[in-house]
Amino acid sequence: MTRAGSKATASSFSSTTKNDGSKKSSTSNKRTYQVDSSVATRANDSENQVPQEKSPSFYLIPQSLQSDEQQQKQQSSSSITIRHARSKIRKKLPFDTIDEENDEMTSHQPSHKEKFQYSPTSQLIFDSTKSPPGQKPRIILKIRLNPLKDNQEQTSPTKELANEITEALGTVKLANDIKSSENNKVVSSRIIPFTRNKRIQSAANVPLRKIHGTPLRGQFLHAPDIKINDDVDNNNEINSNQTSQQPLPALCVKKTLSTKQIENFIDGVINDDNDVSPLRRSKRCVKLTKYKTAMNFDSFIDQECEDGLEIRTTNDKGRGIFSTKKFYRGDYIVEYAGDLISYQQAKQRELTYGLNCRIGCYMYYFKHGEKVYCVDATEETNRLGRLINHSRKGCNCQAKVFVIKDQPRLILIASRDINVGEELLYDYGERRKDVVDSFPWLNG
Ligand SMILES: C[S@@+](CC[C@H](N)C(=O)[O-])C[C@H]1O[C@@H](n2cnc3c(N)ncnc32)[C@H](O)[C@@H]1O
Repeated sequence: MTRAGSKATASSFSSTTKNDGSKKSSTSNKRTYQVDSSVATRANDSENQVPQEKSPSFYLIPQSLQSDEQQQKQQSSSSITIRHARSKIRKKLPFDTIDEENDEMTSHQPSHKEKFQYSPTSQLIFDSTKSPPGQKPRIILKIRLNPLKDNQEQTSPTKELANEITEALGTVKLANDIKSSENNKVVSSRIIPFTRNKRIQSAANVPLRKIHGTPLRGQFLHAPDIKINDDVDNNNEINSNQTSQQPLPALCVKKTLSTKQIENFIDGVINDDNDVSPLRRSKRCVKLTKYKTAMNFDSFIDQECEDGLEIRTTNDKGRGIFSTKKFYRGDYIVEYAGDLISYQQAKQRELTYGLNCRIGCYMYYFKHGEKVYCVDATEETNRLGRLINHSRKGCNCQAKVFVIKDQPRLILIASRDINVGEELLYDYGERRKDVVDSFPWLNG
């Protein structure tokens, strides 16, 4: 196994494993609607009856009712007709239509109600008559939970809905602007138009064992897997009055610093390390990116999600991490998990590690706020983030800092679409000439 100090040569890996790319959008020549807006769900694990107004709802905004500007913005996005969506849902989801009212829709007074048996314990309702006061008419897809009979187990309607509606429509990305209710459960979410690279990172990727506890009635299990991409801002206008939206609490990346700035900063504090291998002092820099909107990766991190990854031994880099599923740009990949320590502690540890040339470099320095931290992943664990190798020119991941419970956490997200079988690589950010000269693979 190649460790710090080893020479780099080329490596290649490929796989012919099936690629599970997302579905393409589709349109029809009927009236066009943009799938947009809010999902409100409830969180109550004991009662059987869910108040109607708190049931999860998906809003489809007729495109013809959007302003020209909005329409222009969304022209590149996929769009669907509501009829088309309905028929797709009918075909794809295990619904039995139980009631159908006026099927006529007009632009300004849409009036349509259609109910589907969604599961033994819930119904899905298309309701275009509901429109928040002062807002443009919307089509609402609503889940209504039926009273549970004795011993009847509530399947998680929201999770199913999110998964299956996304599947069925193919054109939507379920984004969220999740708002916590008093008891800290998720109560709202949104759908925004699907465009390339903007999609839901499906809950299907998260094995059930990683979802803690038994699914409870009304629990928004899907929340961990829904994220907002940067472009969600474009849709805020549409949604802003829908619910009192709050940013996701877990994530806040506040600063935009250039790599150079971070390098300079870290240089300033680590240049006195003369007695350890230069690579060990590698200042892998996290390019802090200002997110226009928060991304909900906290649950991936909490659940230690490492789905779609496997370790393989490479020819020249020791172990590496390879994808076993398709990742899309912006997807959460894995946490660079290890001990979060201060710069001073890291320096102490480096001195110890430096004595043993067989210990590789797994120290990841980054600046957060005014402090330099280090995630030390030197200890062998079963976490995969620590095994991701470097590539400057061919990287497909990027490190990001997220703050969870006041603690900065390092995660890697896909910087482009990644196919099954690709090695995951990110740029360690080491640019110092002496170090790069000693370890030419840093240039690769
Ligand atoms: C964080 S570890 C990555 C996992 C490591 N390959 C292992 O087997 O444990 C960093 C070490 O991997 C090796 N490495 C990473 N990227 C490399 C590359 N592009 N070429 C050669 N070696 C690399 C170096 O030895 C480096 O010190």
